Amino acid sequence: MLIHDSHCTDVVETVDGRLLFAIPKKGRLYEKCLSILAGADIQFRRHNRLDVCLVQNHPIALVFLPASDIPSFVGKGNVDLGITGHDVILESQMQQHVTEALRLGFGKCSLQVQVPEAGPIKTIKDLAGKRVVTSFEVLSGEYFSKVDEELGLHGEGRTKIEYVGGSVEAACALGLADGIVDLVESGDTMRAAGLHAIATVLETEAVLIKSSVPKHPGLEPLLKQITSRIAGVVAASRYVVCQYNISRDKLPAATIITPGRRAPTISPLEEENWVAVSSMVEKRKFADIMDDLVKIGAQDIMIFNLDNCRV
Ligand SMILES: Nc1ncnc2c1ncn2[C@@H]1O[C@H](COP(=O)(O)OP(=O)(O)OP(=O)(O)O)[C@@H](O)[C@H]1O
Ligand SMILES: O=P(O)(O)OC[C@H]1O[C@H](OP(=O)(O)OP(=O)(O)O)[C@H](O)[C@@H]1O
Repeated sequence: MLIHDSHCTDVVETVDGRLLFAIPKKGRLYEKCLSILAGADIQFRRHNRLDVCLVQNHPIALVFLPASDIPSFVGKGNVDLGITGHDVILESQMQQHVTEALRLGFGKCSLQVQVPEAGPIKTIKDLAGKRVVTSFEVLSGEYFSKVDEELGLHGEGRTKIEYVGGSVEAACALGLADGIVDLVESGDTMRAAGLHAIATVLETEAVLIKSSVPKHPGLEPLLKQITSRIAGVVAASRYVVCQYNISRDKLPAATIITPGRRAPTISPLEEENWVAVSSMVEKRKFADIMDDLVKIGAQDIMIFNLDNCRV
């Protein structure tokens, strides 16, 4: 943690009694975490280069840490709450010590086994026993030890897993590896390196985690409040509100298309036999839902984004 200026001494002294919330200090998850904090109305001003900062409107201190360190800080109870990748938790072997309170719907990617597209290796069986380079040596080690066992590879014949801290995709071209295990989202990095995926080790996304054995039980109500706020922000990004008018006789068909989370809201219109329907629908399905509503005679169909919600 950076101890940098006079503010810092003040900050460290005043974190006592506050809920400590770990946020990735950089990388792929950083910006999204800032949006989550803003959506949950967690207000703070981060002083230049300072990794601990006090929240202005709650007894919370934010701790900006490398994503890979967050599971062990939370698991050991040094901080109460954190955001990191599901992959990072498994790689740091902290799954017994942390509870995944919420999936956050961003940081979605797959940990995949990749080999040169033009090369002779086509399957996991071809790669087994050879050299694999990765930043995920625990997950890759577990994956290939199962493969080795199934194929009866022992001793020197086993797959050799080697750790590198970054630029994993360059390892095959540099002659360091026959295959790699790395994260894939769009696939651009993989394709640019002339690689293709031959197996998926894990699907991952960002998660909100808390310690399985909390050190500060007194902070539990605040922890619940923050979790519920963040759940609201996540739900708001997942759903939209769909509103439309339809004749009453079409309602049974309409409620099958838009059943709502609990039930659709149905309000009578001034025009006889017509109702207005309002229902939350999943954002990724809204266009299909609108098409289906048109087919059964719905009119004035509107979609509204949600800024925030509690569901
Ligand atoms: N391309 C990606 N798309 C979506 N999520 C990703 C992607 N790459 C990484 N992640 C998620 O973000 C986590 C942190 O990865 P990131 O590459 O940002 O690491 P980092 O902490 O910045 O470290 P470094 O910059 O040293 O690699 C990953 O473990 C994974 O959960
Ligand atoms: O499939 P894509 O969309 O190309 O994303 C995959 C890349 O993203 C991550 O790296 P990142 O760019 O975060 O940088 P890093 O290699 O420094 O971790 C990951 O390690 C891959 O290299």
